[in-house]
Amino acid sequence: MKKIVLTGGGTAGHVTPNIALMPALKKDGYQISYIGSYDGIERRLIEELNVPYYGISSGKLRRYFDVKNFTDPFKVVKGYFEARKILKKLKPDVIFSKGGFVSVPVVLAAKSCKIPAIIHESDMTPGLANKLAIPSAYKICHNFPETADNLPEGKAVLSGSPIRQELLTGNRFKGLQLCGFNDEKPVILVIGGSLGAAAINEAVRKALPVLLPSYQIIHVCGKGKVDAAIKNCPGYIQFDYVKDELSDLLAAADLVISRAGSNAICEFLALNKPNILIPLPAGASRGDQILNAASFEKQGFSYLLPEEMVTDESLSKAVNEVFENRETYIQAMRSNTASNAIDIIVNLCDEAVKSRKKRKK
Ligand SMILES: CC(=O)N[C@H]1[C@@H](OP(=O)(O)OP(=O)(O)OC[C@H]2O[C@@H](n3ccc(=O)[nH]c3=O)[C@H](O)[C@@H]2O)O[C@H](CO)[C@@H](O)[C@@H]1O
Repeated sequence: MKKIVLTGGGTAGHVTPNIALMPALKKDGYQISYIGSYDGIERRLIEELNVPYYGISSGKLRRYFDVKNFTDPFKVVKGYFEARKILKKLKPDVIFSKGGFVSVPVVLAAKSCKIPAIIHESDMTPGLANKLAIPSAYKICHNFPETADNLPEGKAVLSGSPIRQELLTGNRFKGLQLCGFNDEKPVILVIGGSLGAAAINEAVRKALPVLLPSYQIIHVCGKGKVDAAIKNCPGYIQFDYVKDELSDLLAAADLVISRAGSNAICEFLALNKPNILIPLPAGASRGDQILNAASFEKQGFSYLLPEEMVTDESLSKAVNEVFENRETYIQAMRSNTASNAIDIIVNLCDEAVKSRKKRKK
């Protein structure tokens, strides 16, 4: 039996690609375990899949000043020793890391235990966590072709991003039924990234009087961000975070309004969903979503609306424009030949396992 440890967390975007790999890894004979933080979103998402979960101490490494900068490095060092202990006990043949801060000590510990670690970068440029992990990685998978310029030669593998296969088989009717919607008006799905997005939530709610006469709206607004005051508004439904229902909600959607997290946008592309992207601004991040969204706009897959330009008016104008031109967006997305990320990554894991066995002989 081959053994693999998956790691990654902090936001769902560092977990869902790992979940997408699980069925294929199991089919290929891997026994799967997961290392994440004690209390991050990954714990909830993985434990309910009945995959053995090991929590380690995790801290965020920042490039800007924060009082936590004095305590977090100790948490990361603690996480490293905990990860080493877990790896020595589990003895995996290979590690796959989807990134996020919790993954750094795991990849470093894997290197010290001589276990090959494959890491994945889904954004255009590597984040700080992956930058720290790159020197210890066996291979680095990436989603955007442009990312290769920032990766060491010989280690980069263009894989695309693994997408949960169940998202591709949603049922429009079930999605409409779940929302209490009908088939008469087109449906907009608003999804603000795995943590929600306050600016998008506010603009959408303000635009409701203009949008609701023509559209029905599903609003996935993030944990704790449901607005109780507009709970009973016909044609408008809110969810905080959606799990299995997402496939049916996506199937019901004619148009999506979203942040530009790389996994979410690859899912829209795979499903050929016309979309409006409002990337997380550079002040609140390293600006990776702006690059992701610009690339998708350039390829004709998305309509880009910068957050500083979002108002109820600009949003409803964008919705009408994208809806009118939806066929043009759909055609552009259809002509994109996506790589099969799941097969590429599982094969890479096998290659790592074999090369490790050869080295041991
Ligand atoms: C604030 C932040 O740090 N954002 C980053 C984070 O975004 P974030 O975690 O939002 O990542 P993505 O948009 O890439 O992925 C979100 C994932 O969660 C799923 N989902 C979301 C909401 C929901 O209710 N249910 C659900 O299943 C989506 O289908 C998708 O698979 O990781 C991405 C990938 O590295 C980066 O591009 C983003 O910049």
